[in-house]
Amino acid sequence: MLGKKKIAFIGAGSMAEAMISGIVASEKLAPKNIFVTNRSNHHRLLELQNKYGVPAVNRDHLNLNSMDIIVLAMKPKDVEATLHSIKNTLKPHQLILSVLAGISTTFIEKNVPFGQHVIRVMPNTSSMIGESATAISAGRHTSKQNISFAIELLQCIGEVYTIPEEKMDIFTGIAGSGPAYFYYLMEQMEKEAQKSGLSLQIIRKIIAQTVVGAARMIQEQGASPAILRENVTSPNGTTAAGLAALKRHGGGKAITEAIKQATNRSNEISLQLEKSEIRTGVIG
Ligand SMILES: NC(=O)C1=CN([C@@H]2O[C@H](COP(=O)(O)OP(=O)(O)OC[C@H]3O[C@@H](n4cnc5c(N)ncnc54)[C@H](O)[C@@H]3O)[C@@H](O)[C@H]2O)C=CC1
Ligand SMILES: O=C(O)[C@@H]1CCC=N1
Repeated sequence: MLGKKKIAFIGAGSMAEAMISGIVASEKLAPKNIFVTNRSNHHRLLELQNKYGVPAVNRDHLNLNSMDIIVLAMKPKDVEATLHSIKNTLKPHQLILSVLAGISTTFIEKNVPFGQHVIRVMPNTSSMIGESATAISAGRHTSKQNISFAIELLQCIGEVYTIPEEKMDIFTGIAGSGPAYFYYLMEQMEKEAQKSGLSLQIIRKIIAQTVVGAARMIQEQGASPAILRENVTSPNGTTAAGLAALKRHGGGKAITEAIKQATNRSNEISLQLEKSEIRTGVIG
């Protein structure tokens, strides 16, 4: 269904690259139909062009009229200016996909022509290898056909879940930001393991395989993490000692707090933006 659809990424940072990489690797869309632009860093655009074969286009030269899907992939603070700069060129059938944390479909709809098709998307950087956990929530005017296009496109970068928009903040807290928590944990594991004298090269492989194996046990066995944890924990054994230390040092609480804070931040971003809109009179 994606066939000859044309997509433009506005914003050429790490999230745009991860999505472009996953989409190109899926071969569902020809790289020549995936356009990427940013505010000013042409060197970065050329880097993406060389790596993925996607046309890198200066903002002023990007013909948005010919696009079917426009992906907003800039930082949330830049969204208002971006929407202001494109709203007069948008065509009614064009679908806007926003991957911006904390930016509601209502906010976008209020800053583009009435009736525009909008979908809020929360991917993660594992899009790079087609392993994202991605959520979508459609705006008020989005057609079923455009929702299907979006799902098909996003399936190129991993699993897609349709959720109510009010759950986007918690989704961002666990899945959008989630990879960073695991990387942080893996960083700590690497540091400690290196003290043993094992090479970083082998340690990195061991830890990654351990994480992949644990995640796949949940995916493939359908068991709960609590049961799987119990299966690892022999009475009075090594895991019991490790888990006791984790509890003593607030491991569980630290993870809960990380998710809470990321979720709150997502909510805070939208509140901040809407407040500034109230001040400037965009939202009445
Ligand atoms: N990095 C991540 O893991 C994830 C990021 N996101 C969202 O993706 C968005 C981008 O994040 P990153 O890629 O990490 O940021 P980044 O800072 O790496 O990239 C932002 C890009 O937007 C461009 N930009 C800013 N204003 C622009 C404008 N007016 N016109 C064109 N381009 C403009 C910048 O030049 C830069 O290329 C954010 O809104 C974030 O909330 C969502 C899910 C995960
Ligand atoms: O840190 C952020 O704000 C973005 C959104 C989710 C992951 N990265």
